Amino acid sequence: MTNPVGVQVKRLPHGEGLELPAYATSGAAGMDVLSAEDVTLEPGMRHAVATGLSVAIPDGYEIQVRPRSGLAFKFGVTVPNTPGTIDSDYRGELKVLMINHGTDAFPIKRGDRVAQLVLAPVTQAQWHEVAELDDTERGAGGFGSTGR
Ligand SMILES: O=c1ccn([C@H]2C[C@H](O)[C@@H](COP(=O)(O)OP(=O)(O)OP(=O)(O)O)O2)c(=O)[nH]1
Repeated sequence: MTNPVGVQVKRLPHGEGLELPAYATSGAAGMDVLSAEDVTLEPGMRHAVATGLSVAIPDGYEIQVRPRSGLAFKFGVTVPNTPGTIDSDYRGELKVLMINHGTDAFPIKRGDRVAQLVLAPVTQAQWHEVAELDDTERGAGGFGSTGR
């Protein structure tokens, strides 16, 4: 990928010795991020998995935390708040919220790839309050108004 955007990353003490999140292939959109802890997700259980990392994302960007499709497909283990939002001004530990929708306990070992991080541009909106909105073909139709 040409012109990658620089993102500051700091290893926390419990993140020492772990690889930084990395792109598995040259065209990958997401960097696989590793767990910094051992934890077992029992069926139905949620957990905020430690990564041992904190970041400073440049203004105008966010990091999205997305599931790995293999874990979701094979084990029902996914990210309940996908895409998780890491704000550019957040300096706490980056955590990966995970849930086990499967029927078996799912052990996570320190160093396992639990999710992927996607750096994405953000545009902030500025409200312009008006009394009336313009007419459109759709109007107020939604939630299946065009049929199946
Ligand atoms: O999967 C996630 C989601 C969020 N965060 C961190 C970074 C983010 O910048 C911060 C706040 O996230 P969010 O805005 O989603 O949380 P909230 O529920 O709205 O709480 P807050 O009041 O702290 O904003 O928590 C994570 O580490 N992992």
